[in-house]
Formats: sequence, C-alpha cells, structure tokens
Amino acid sequence: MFNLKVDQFARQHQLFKQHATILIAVSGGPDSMALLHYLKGIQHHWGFHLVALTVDHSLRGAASEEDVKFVTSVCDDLGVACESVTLDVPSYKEQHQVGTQVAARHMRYQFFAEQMQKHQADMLAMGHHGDDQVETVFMRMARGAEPQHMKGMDVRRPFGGGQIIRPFLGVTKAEIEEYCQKHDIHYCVDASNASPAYTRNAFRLHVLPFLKEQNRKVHEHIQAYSEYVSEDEAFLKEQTDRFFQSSLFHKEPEEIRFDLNAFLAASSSLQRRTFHLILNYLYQEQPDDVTYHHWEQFKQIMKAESPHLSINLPRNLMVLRSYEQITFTFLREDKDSEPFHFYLNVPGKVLLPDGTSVHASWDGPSLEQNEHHFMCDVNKIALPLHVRTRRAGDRIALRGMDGHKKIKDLFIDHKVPQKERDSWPMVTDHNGRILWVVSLQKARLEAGDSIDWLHLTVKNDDTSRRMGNA
Ligand SMILES: Nc1ncnc2c1ncn2[C@@H]1O[C@H](COP(=O)(O)OP(=O)(O)OP(=O)(O)O)[C@@H](O)[C@H]1O
Repeated sequence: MFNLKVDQFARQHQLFKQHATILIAVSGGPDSMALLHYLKGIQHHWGFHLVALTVDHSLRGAASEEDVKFVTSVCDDLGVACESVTLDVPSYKEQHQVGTQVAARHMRYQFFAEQMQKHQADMLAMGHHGDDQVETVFMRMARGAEPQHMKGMDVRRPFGGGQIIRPFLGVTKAEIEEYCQKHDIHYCVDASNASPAYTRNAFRLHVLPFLKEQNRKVHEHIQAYSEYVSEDEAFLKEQTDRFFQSSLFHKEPEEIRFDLNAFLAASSSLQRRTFHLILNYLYQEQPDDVTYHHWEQFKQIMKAESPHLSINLPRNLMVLRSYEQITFTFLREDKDSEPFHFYLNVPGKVLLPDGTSVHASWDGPSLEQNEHHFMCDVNKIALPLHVRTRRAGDRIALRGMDGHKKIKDLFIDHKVPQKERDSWPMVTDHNGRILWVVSLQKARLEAGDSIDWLHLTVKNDDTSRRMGNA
C-alpha cells in the first residue's frame, strides 16, 4: 500500500526518470531512512545511481556523530555509496550572527549543492512528508498574509543544476512509521524533534493532531491546496510582471513614478502584487519588514480625497501622492531640503520627508502647552490645514505685539541653519494664514469662545533635529 501510494504520487508529479543519479539526504531519522529503503527498492527497475548524503551539524555532541556512523553502516549494508560531512554550525552561527536552525540549514544545503556538482546528479531526494507539509503551510499562514508565501514545500524545484524532489509528500508520518516497522527499518531518534521550543514542533504537537482529528486526509487536501496556490501564483506573477514592465511605470534606480488612475484601473489583486514588485525592485530583494499593514496604508493614500499625502515604508522608502502622481522614493540627505506641501485633515497626520509627523486632532493634550504642541479655536481659521515649507514673503502674526514678523527674521532669531530653512514645516489654514512655524513660533489668533479646539502635535520616534534643537 505504502509503495503503491508513493509510486502513484511520483508518477503524478513525474519525479523519476530512467538512469537518474539521485542523491538521498539521510539524517538517520525514520523519514529519510524509509526514503533510502524505498529508493533502494525501486533502484533496479529505474536503473538509478544512488548516493546517500549525511550531515553532522556538530550540535548534539556524540549523538550526531553516532547518527552519521549509523547511516554510513546502513548504506554499506545496502550497497549504497554514502558521503558524510561534519559541519561546524556553532562557529558559522557565531560568525554570521544567525540562529541555529538558519545556520544549520544554510550549511547543509551548501554541502548538498556541492555534492550535486560533484556527482553531476539529477536529483536530491528529501524525506519531507505530508504532515511536514501541513505544518509548513499553517506556520506560513500564521506568519504572513501574502498567498504566494503560503504554499507549502515544492514537490520538485530546481537545485544545484538538478532538482530537489520530495516523493513522500503524499504520505503521513504514521504511514512511514508503519512502513519502517513492516520492513524492519531501524532509525535514530532526535530528541530535539519533541521540544515545543521550536515553532515547527509546536505546530506538530498542537495544531496537527487537531486537524487530523477533523479530517484524517488533511495532508492530501493541504498538498493539493499547495499545488493549486503554486499554479495560481505562477499565472498571477506572469500578469504582474507584464503590468510592471508596461510604460505606465517610470523606473529609476531609486525611484518609481506612475499615474494613479491608470494604476487603479487594474484589478486590486494586480495592484497589490505590483506594490510588492515595486518594493522588490527598489529594495533589490524581497523585503521581510514589509507587512500587509503597509499595503493597507498605501491603499488609503490612493483612495483619500486629499491629493497630497505620504507614507513611510521601512528603510527610508517613502510613498508620495501628489494629485494623480504616485512616487516611491528613498529619502536622502539632500532630499531633506526640498520644499513640500501637504494637506492636513482633522483628524489626520502628515509624514514629513525627515521622518517627523504633524498630527491634527479635536481632543489633544490641552495641558501640554509646549513647543511641540499647538492649539487654536477652530472657528477662527479656515479648514483644511496645509503643511508646507516657506515661500517668499511669508509672515506670521505674533503674540504680544502688533503686526507680523517675517519668517526669514524668525529663522535668524532662532539661529536655524540656512540649509534647514527650506525644509522647515509650517502649518497654515486654507486662507494661507500661517498658524504655526512648527516648534518655533505660534501665531497670535483672536480669542474666541469656542468649545471646538484644534490640536496639532509634532512627533518623531527617532531623534529629530527639529524637535531636538527647537
Ligand atoms: N543531518 C542531515 N543529513 C542529511 N539530510 C538531512 C539532515 N537533516 C535533515 N535532512 C534532510 O531533510 C529532511 C527533513 O529534515 P527534518 O529535520 O524535517 O527531519 P529529521 O528530523 O532530520 O528526520 P527524518 O530523517 O525522519 O526526516 C530529512 O528527511 C532529510 O532528507
């Protein structure tokens, strides 16, 4: 039954070919020992050339050395060549400042790739099974939101000039154990597999039993789901690539611009995928610090009524909307001194190019009367507000003295360096009256008896020159 199932799965996915050289990754655990025996069993029929690969990660002291010896001796008995290696994972981990699992995986796959070259191998067979696949998919679902990251492990994928294949994805752990028992296959037990300290083990111990209780064929369903997601994603990726290559997108190494209406004419699925493609392009890698919250923020600025909005993405990437133009661009030092002009809704906020933000609300901290906070009677001003840099001839009405003061003189009084003056934010009302030169000067406004108070606050999570010096 076991053989039949695996044969059928392999046929369905065209995993094997006549006279292939197949490397088998054997840890000594039940899955890979079963895989070794299974492939040995069909070797003659297919004319395979088999070589086992086994790795001691130097992580479990004498136990992992014993595992390697055990695998080597079983291979000897079966007449299968075996390549073993001892990898210094602890040193690699220290040197590259990565976790144990990441270091072990990286070094193991590097060794596998070298062996693929050395043996001019067609395939590397791995012992992952259907239960591993269920754990993988649920772990990925818990971790992120993008469908393309939620598929499970590939049944086959390119690797080291050949392919990685996983013939056991159609069977369960229990079926493998039964197979081992029936054929008297011995194996090593790795105690760390039972520790719930590892995320995967926690899913294995808590999530898997529940799912199996609901449906004992869950592994088949998840395997099919994973393959369907792969197919759908391949199709959508092709569409997205084509859209992204179109003349709509003006691409420079550190900047992408496009017309908002043309972008909105595409389906939302295409829009979301293109958003990620833009980020891959600009970051030059798949970013792992961008989440679906960023996409939601981007959607908001696309749909907002205000034509001037911006959002900050990780690593100094900024998205600016100015009327119908969207620009993704990195903030650079010299960009700090460029002029800007944003609308500020109440409640609402604008993110400024230097990373500070101006927040507007109806119920601010009225007691907090400091230079980072501004409060005024809303009946005395015209909404919406604007946040912008200075313009020639700008003046502000001052408290305690008649008349107005030139913004230029204000900067001189406060010893604001020349290079910061063109990027200093000020808040005006819709009639152009300057209300607040942020953190420097508040306007004198007529007293009112309103109960509608508008609060403005400037904030920065990082240390800002503007908040620090003012
Ligand atoms: N030390 C190792 N040496 C060779 N191959 C390994 C090693 N560790 C893992 N592999 C390969 O990766 C697959 C999945 O590894 P995983 O850690 O999930 O399983 P395992 O605990 O090593 O036990 P098993 O051999 O039963 O799969 C194994 O089936 C095997 O093909």
